[in-house]
Amino acid sequence: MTQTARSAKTAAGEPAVAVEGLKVLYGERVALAGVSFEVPAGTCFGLLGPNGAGKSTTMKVLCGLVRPQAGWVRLFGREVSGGHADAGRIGYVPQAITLYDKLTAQENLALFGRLSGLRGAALAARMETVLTQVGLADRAREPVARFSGGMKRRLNIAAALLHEPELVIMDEPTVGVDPQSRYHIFNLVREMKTRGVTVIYCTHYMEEAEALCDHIAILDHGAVIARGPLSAVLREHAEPAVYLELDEPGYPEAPAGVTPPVVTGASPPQPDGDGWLYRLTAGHDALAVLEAVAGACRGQGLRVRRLEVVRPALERVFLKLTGTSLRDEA
Ligand SMILES: Nc1ncnc2c1ncn2[C@@H]1O[C@H](COP(=O)(O)OP(=O)(O)OP(=O)(O)O)[C@@H](O)[C@H]1O
Repeated sequence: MTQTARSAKTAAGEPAVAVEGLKVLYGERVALAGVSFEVPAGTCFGLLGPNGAGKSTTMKVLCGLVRPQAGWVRLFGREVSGGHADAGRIGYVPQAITLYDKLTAQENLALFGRLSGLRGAALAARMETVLTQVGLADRAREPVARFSGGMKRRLNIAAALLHEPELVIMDEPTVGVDPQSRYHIFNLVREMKTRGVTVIYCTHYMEEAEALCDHIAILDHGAVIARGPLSAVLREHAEPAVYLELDEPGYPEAPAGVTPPVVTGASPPQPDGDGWLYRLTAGHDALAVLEAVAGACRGQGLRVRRLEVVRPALERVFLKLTGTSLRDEA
């Protein structure tokens, strides 16, 4: 059955994943304290949070490996519980590389493929497809022991894609990889989306979530503290500011002599990169501040190289919401 045909089984408008009020305790420890979110079909969903926030536990519940004490999970419109039959529609890319070093890439895939019930020509065809998808077709006969970290990661992903899952759950898939492999993994996620595959992408790298994810949920201490379309979360939690870069002789190497103007509606400009950032004071509009900065620069005869309204990156929002204290003890 093709991917498109299988995805079509999820009713129009029905999210690929719906999670409501999930509670998981490990003994006395509360891992999930009532987690709810939805993942629209064919999108990439970022599951974000500091160490110990509950991301892995959430993924394990989705894969049927942990049974929640309360709450429910609906996959492709059907409610499921621990050890559920729909696990075959899920591809799980674990954080730890789970490959046999002494076996070749092909032998590893054959092993995982058989575990998913694939055999003979169908298995061979799928192996060829996934090896091509992850850019390892020409290394298929080499033992994994000879592979770089990035190649192992990509093969780990290939193993999860063999049975054509409709939902792919990726746990930190780019840890320890070079920029080329990361680029390849990003393209693979984007390509999966175009085929209607839903991706849950768990990462500590906020720039990855910004580059790939349509929707996100930020977990902390087992609870969802922000969720929704990425753009909406940024709009809600990342206040705009105005960024100014000047084009003066000697700048930015010797910026001491150059003073950016102070304007109404923003706190005094703070150095930021090669320029300055104006944070808005309550009730002021970014565009009005931008115009005030432009006017003041003109009035002072300062040449402007860059002047724009900017929004803080997701990283700043994440730290604002989850705090900056270390989570090593979790
Ligand atoms: N098997 C277990 N037994 C007891 N406590 C556990 C177990 N697994 C997880 N925990 C605890 O449950 C909480 C949530 O853990 P979880 O692994 O889901 O978080 P996480 O967000 O995936 O963290 P990380 O980013 O470090 O992987 C943590 O406090 C963790 O210590």
